[in-house]
Amino acid sequence: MAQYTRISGSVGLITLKNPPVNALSAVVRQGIVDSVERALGEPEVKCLVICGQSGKFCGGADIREFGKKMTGPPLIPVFHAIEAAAKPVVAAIEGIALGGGLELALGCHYRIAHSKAKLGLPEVTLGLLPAAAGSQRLPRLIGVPAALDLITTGRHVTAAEALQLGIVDQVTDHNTVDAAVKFALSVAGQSLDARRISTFPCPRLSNLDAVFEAAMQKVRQAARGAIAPIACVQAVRAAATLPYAQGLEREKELMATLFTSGQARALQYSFFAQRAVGRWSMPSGARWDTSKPKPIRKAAVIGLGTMGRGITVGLAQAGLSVVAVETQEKQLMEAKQAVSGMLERGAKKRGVSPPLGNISYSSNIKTVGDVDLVIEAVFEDMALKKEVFQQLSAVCRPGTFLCTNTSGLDIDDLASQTPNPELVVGMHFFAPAHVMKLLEVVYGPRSSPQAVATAMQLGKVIGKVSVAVGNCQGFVGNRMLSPYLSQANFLLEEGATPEFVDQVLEEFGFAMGAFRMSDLSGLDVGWRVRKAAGLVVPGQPARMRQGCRYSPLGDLLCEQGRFGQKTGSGWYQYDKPGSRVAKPDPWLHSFLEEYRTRHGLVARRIDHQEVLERCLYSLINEGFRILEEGIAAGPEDIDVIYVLGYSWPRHRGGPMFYADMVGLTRVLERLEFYHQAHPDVPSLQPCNLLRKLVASGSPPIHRWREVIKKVHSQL
Ligand SMILES: CCC/C=C/C(=O)SCCNC(=O)CCNC(=O)[C@H](O)C(C)(C)COP(=O)([O-])OP(=O)([O-])OC[C@H]1O[C@@H](n2cnc3c(N)ncnc32)[C@H](O)[C@@H]1OP(=O)([O-])[O-]
Repeated sequence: MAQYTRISGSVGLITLKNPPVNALSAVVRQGIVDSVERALGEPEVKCLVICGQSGKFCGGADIREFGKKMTGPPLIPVFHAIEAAAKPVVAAIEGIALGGGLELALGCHYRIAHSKAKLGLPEVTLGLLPAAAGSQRLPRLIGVPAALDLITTGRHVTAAEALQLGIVDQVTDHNTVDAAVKFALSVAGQSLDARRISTFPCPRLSNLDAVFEAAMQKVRQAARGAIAPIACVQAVRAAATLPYAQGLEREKELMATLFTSGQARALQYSFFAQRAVGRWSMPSGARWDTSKPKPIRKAAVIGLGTMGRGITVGLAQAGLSVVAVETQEKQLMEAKQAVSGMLERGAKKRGVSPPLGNISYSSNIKTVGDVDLVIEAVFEDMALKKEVFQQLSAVCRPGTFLCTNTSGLDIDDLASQTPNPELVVGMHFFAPAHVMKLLEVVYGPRSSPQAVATAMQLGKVIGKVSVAVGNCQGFVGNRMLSPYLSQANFLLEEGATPEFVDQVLEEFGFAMGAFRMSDLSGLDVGWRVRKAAGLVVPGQPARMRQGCRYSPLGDLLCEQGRFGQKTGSGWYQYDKPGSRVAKPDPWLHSFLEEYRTRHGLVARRIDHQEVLERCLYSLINEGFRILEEGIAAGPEDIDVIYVLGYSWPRHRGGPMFYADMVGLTRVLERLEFYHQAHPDVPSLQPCNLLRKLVASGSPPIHRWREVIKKVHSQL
C-alpha cells in the first residue's frame, strides 16, 4: 500500500509500504494515485514528499506480478500524474531506488538521496528495459552517454555518483525524509516548469550516430545473444531523436517484444533462483530455517596458491580476521605480496582503505589454534589434503569447522581423517576466488546441519551466492561438465574441429567453448583426474574404458606437453606460454586426421544442431541424474551453479531451465536418438527422472520438485 499522512501542517507525505523492498505492486500503484489526488485536493498542502518504509525507497516494479494478469493502474500514467502536479513533489531516496523505483523518482520534481543510497535501472538484467518512461527521461536528464551506460549495464550507482551525474539534487547524511520535507517547503510555490523532465529536450550530440554505433557494438559484444541490451540502446536512441510522446511509443513497442521473449522469463527465473538457493535443504531433512549457523569471526586459510590467496582476500575484505598459512617461506613471502596487492587494488576501486591488518601470515600450521573455521586450500591431491586434515585435527580447538576447497575430491574420505567428521564440509570456490560469485558448499553424509549452515552463512558474508550440494565425484558443476566435455571430444573424433565446436557453443552464449575453456583451465587438470580414476593406464584399449567409449585425445595432447595456454599450445596454439589469444593450430588438425586414420574413423560433416544437442543434452541428462540422486535439492540449484560458475548464458536461465524451454519430450527424444547411435556412451542414455517427468506430462520447472519427491519416496 501507499500511506498518506500530513506532516509539518503543509506537507503531504506518501510512504510506500510493500515489504521487503516496497515494490510497485498494483496496490501500491493505486495507493500512490489516491494519495497524490488527495494531496493535490487539500488546500493546506503546499508540497509532497514520497518515501519508502523501513529505509528503502523502492525496488521497482513488483517482479512477482510479471507474467500475471495486469491489475491496478499502469506505471506511466501514475508517474505522469506526479510530474503534472501543480505542487512540488520530492522523492526522499533511502536505501534503494531501482528500476521502477528510480523511474518514480524521475517523475518527481526533485530528488534527495541519503549518502548510502544506491540508484539504478537494472531492468536489463531481468531481460527488460526501463519501460516506465525511464529510457526517455534519464537521457533527457543526464545526457545520452551516461544514460546509455546506466541503462545498458543496469549498474547501481552511489548517491555521490548520482549527484555528480545530475540524477539527484541533494545528498544527505542525515534523516532523508526530514531533509526532503525541508527542501520541499523551501521550493513550495516556485514554478515547476523547469522541473518536469519529460518536457526537457534531450541534450544534443554532434556525433549522435557514432555514439549509438559504438554503443550497439559494445552491447552486442558483451551480450552473448541477449536481446535486452540491444533494445535498451534502441530505446535511448528514440529518446535522443524523437519527441517524448513518440519515444514513449517506441519504448512500449520494444518492451512488448522483450516481455514476451523467453529471455525475460529466463532472467527473471534466474533472479528468483539465486535467492531460492539460500533456502537450502539436505536429504536428511535438515534445512536453512531450522539449522543455526555459528558466527565466524576468525578464520584460517591453509595453502596460499592461487585459490588460497583469493579466499584470503575475500575473507579479509569481508572484515574477518584471517590467519594465512603457507609452510614454504619463499611462497609465503610471495603470497603476502600478492594478497596485499589484490587488497590494495580492490580498496582503491571501492574508495576505502585496504584491510591489510586483518591478515596475519604464518609458515606454521600450529598458529591456527584459536580460529573458528579453517579453509584448507592446498594442492588438489587427496594424500596431501589428508595429511593437512590430520595436522589440523591435532592443533585446532574443539568445535572448529574444517572446510576443504576442492573441485571434486571425496569430502567424506577427508572427513574420516578427523575425530569430528560432522564439522567437515567442502567449499568449492571458483577462480579467481575473490571475484567469482559462486560457492558450492558440499556436505558429506556425516556433515552436521550446523556445519552446512555455517559454511552457507560464511559464503553470504563474503558476498557469494552459495549452493548446498551433496558429495559425489565432481559435485554438481564438474560432474555435469564431464559428459559435456566427453561429447566435445567424441565430436572431434567423428570429424569436427575444436574451432567449430567452440563457435557453436559460443554462439549459444557460453563465454568460451569447451576447448578454449579447457586450454584456459589447463589440460593437465583433467589428465590428473583421469589418471587418479585409473583411466589413463598403458595397455588399455585405445578408445574404450570399462566397456564404455573413451576418447584419449586430451591424454595424447598432455603426453606431448600441450597443457593449454600456460604452455603455449593445447587445442589451439598461442603466441607464447600464458598468451590468451587462441589461434587454430594446423598441427592439431593433422594430428586429428592421423588419429582418425589410425583408428579407422571416417570424418563426417557435423552440423550445429548435433554439436549443441550432444554437448548440452548430455550435460542436462547428468543434471537430471543429480536431481534423482538428491545431490542437488532442485533445478534452481543446478541452474545457479551453471550461470554463476560455468558461464552458462544467463538469458537462457541455466541448463535445467533450458531443458524446460526446449521441452522435456524433445530432450528425451534426442537423447534416445543419440544413445541409439552411440550405445557405448552411457551419459547419452536418458535418465529415469527425465522419463518420469515426461510420463507425468512434462510439468513446468517450478513443479519438478513434486515429481522428484515421488521418485525419492519410491527409492
Ligand atoms: C513496467 C516495466 C518497468 C519497470 C521494471 C522494473 O522495475 S523491473 C524491477 C527492477 N528492480 C530490480 O531489478 C531490483 C531487484 N532487486 C534487487 O536487486 C535486490 O533484491 C535488492 C538490491 C533490492 C535487495 O537486495 P538484498 O540482497 O538486500 O535482498 P534480496 O535480493 O535477497 O531480496 C530480498 C527479497 O526481496 C525480493 N525482491 C527484490 N526486488 C524485488 C522486486 N522488484 N519485486 C519483488 N520482489 C523483490 C526478493 O525476491 C527477495 O525475496 P525473498 O527471497 O526474501 O522472498
